[in-house]
Amino acid sequence: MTPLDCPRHPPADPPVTLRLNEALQLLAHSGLPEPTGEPGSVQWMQRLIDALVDLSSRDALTGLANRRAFQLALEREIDRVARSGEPALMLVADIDHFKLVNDRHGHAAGDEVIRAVAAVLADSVRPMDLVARVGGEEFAIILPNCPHTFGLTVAERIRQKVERMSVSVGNGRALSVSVSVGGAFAPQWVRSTPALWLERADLQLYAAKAAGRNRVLLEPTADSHVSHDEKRLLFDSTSFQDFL
Ligand SMILES: Nc1nc2c(ncn2[C@@H]2O[C@H](COP(=O)(O)OP(=O)(O)OP(=O)(O)O)[C@@H](O)[C@H]2O)c(=O)[nH]1
Repeated sequence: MTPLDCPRHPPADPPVTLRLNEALQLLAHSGLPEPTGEPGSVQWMQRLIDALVDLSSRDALTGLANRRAFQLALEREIDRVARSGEPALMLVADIDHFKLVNDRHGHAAGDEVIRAVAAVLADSVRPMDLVARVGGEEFAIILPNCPHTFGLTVAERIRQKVERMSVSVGNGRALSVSVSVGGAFAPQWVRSTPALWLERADLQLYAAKAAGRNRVLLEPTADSHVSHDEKRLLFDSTSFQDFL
């Protein structure tokens, strides 16, 4: 074995030149200011990283959290609920017959409608709640520490606000749309998975669509329904020992 092969002395990496121009161009293109401070300093680099992290967490059309940020928040919230036992609600909202908006008024008008619905959602919840755009015309909201009695109130408030809203889409045209909303509370004290929680909320959304749209359906909480998979997670999980 030559000294060069020795794992204690791996070959030195070639010197790296930081390619920051692309990162700065990305910020400028997204309408974000350059980081403040001395370019190249540690503080400046940290601000640049913070801005890029923020950018990669946001949906470009609406400025809401994107699917990636939503998924991260969902995992954190599932964990928090299982430890604290606080009720947390997930709502999923989908614009009704949105394809018709695009088909009749064009894609740009559709984008305006998506932006307007996003603004209503963001405006209808508490600062601690996370509103995300998770698909084309589909949104999800995580409401931590949300009492069961408050769930229907907030979901219904969203539905009504969207119904009353008028979106101006140029050339003097104004559109009205509606949303269907489904929701489910995270099973308290039970280790669930993001996929199972989302699936429950989605089931309610599909039911709201099937029942005629422009309505809210929340999974009933009285029977504190726990699925077979969640029971398995509860009793199979080694981390269950953490709670004992
Ligand atoms: N303008 C615009 N349209 C989008 C965007 N993303 C997805 N869409 C469109 O959204 C439409 C979604 O249509 P569907 O999934 O058929 O649902 P829908 O017409 O809303 O009907 P229901 O959900 O059953 O009430 C499709 O036509 C997509 O092309 C976007 O970012 N902007």
